[in-house]
Amino acid sequence: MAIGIVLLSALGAFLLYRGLATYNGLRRNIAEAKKSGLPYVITPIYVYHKLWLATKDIWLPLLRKLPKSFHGLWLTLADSEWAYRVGYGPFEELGADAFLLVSPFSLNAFVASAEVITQITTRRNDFPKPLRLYKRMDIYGKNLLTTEGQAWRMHRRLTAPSFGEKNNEVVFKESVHHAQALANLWAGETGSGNATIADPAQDTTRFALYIISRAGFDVRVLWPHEEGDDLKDTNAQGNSVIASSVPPPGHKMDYREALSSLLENIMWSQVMPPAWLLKSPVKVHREVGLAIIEWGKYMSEIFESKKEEVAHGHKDNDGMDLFQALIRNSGILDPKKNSEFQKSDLLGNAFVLMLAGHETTANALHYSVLFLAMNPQVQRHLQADLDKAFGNKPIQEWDYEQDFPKLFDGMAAAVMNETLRLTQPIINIPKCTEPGRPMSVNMDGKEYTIPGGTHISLCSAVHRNPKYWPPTPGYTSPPPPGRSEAECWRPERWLATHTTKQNTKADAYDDEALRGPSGEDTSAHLFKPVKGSYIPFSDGYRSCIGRRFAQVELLAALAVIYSQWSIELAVDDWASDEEVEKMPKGGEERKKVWRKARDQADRYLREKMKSIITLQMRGVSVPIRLVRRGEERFGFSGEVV
Ligand code: HEM
Repeated sequence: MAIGIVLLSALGAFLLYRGLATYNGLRRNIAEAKKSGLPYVITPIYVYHKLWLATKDIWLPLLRKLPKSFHGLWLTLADSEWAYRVGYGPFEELGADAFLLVSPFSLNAFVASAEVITQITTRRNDFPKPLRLYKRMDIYGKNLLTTEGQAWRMHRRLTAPSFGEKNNEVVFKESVHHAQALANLWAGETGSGNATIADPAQDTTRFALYIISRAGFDVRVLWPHEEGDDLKDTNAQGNSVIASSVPPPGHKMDYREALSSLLENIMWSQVMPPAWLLKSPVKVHREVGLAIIEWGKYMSEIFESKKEEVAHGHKDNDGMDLFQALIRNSGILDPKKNSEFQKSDLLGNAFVLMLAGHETTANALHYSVLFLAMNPQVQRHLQADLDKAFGNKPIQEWDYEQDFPKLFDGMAAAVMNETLRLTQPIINIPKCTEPGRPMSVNMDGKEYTIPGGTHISLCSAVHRNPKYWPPTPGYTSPPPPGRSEAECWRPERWLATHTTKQNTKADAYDDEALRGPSGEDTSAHLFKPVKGSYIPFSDGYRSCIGRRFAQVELLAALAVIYSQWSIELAVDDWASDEEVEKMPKGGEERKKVWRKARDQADRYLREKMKSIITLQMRGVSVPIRLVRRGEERFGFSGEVV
């Protein structure tokens, strides 16, 4: 009895203490928000807390059932994916392009102002990255993504030179090869296409993994339908490691399996170390534990063989893959140099390049394919543009130096840019202010103060801010009901030659070696967005080092696929092939069936996207069909269906 009373009193005291601490936290944060001059929204929830992120899908539907008088902007913002779902709406409601979300436990700033974004991305020391978010990316060693300040400069100087034109050439060549393999896979066993591909995302992920494996590490992964083929015709060169579905001696998993299992389940490495994962009763834990060890072993073996190549000045693949360039740049092989790097730095960066380089690009290809299937008239425009660029030039003769600039200036780039605008893989690019170091920013001629200890999101809503994304010149059809012009996928906006008058000047880097990829976000011949208003690759110092890599990969893939094929939405859920055949081409009946597939794809793209590291369609898929050009079942000769 006495123990019960003591325990209850202790619990009561604890709850009182927590209650007071929460109340004081809220009061303090509201006072900070008031001082900032920015509009703010009060919420009881710490929206980026791990526990909330893991369980929000349970709570949100319940909270939405609360009486309407409890609803408000706080409830919209409680969904960590709101920036994708409602875009610019909250900024519009608050009448400002930046605001604070205030909870008893945190201060979050959301920014959709190009002007403020540019200040944040160029003031690297004032607005660092919140490193605690990136801890799990350190499994093989510290790296470019998980460091700040001096350590980050060191990693950036190590990795940046690898992303040169030599590597871009490999990316182009490999993307052309693998895009053909992807199209062959989609064309089915008969090679004639018109078979339903249930989950295209799976295949675009493979595609991106194979490119980064080869251009990053000189590992040629075989597609299932390539296994057993004579490899003489492929680009695999003398020293390339060929990875098939049979694990080599000393391995328990094949390379492909190790890599995909590791990347798909990376979040478990945050929860416990590999040794514990291996002993867990949960199968997926054991798999990822093994995958971490296996991929580490593969990387170690590749490291040793690359070391040999670099040491002996091997000519076959001189400096063309990222990993070999990393080893060379590190000076680790030169005993006279006393290199500041260790093997773990190289493996850490190798892993992060793999991680950052595949899912983002795979998503961008997947969504480009879906948007093009939903907009056959744009697909026809793209194909006409590709015909003009390549004429009858055989694909085997396509060349990075000659052909990439044509793609970067044309409709393929417009499709890529517009897809990345609406489905930016990282919907909130995280930055922060250090505790106790408030930072001032200017917006529309006024100064504001972002409090110290604020988590800042460079919000993808900036991509839907009507200030920067005006109606497309010459485009007459209005947006669908309930959507603004900026929310519509219209690649044509990039072909408009008007340039925004505002600040478009490039960043000045205090150390050119930190710049990384050559080239710009978009071609000088296309629409040039206001600086800070287009940030799929982030901007400034910590912008994506693989930007050009990704652009080359995506444009080559789009060109290979669409120069030969069309991709349509599969309508199997609404009509069989025989039924479609009986419907007159271009007739209302066929259009109706297609519109059902289009509406479902549109709904999935709006409602079924979730962000775990990157924004992906989860739990559902949009089936497609590859069909020969001229044999389309829907959207013939560019008609609007
Ligand atoms: C469409 C494709 C891609 C998109 C949209 C994209 C986007 C981004 C974004 C937004 C960031 C900043 C992340 C942050 O600040 O938290 C970033 C950083 C980075 N990306 Fe990419 N990325 C893409 C492809 C690639 C590729 C292909 C590679 C490598 C081969 C790569 C490697 C990296 C690395 C290493 C960083 C960290 C840079 C640093 O902090 O200095 N990315 N990327």
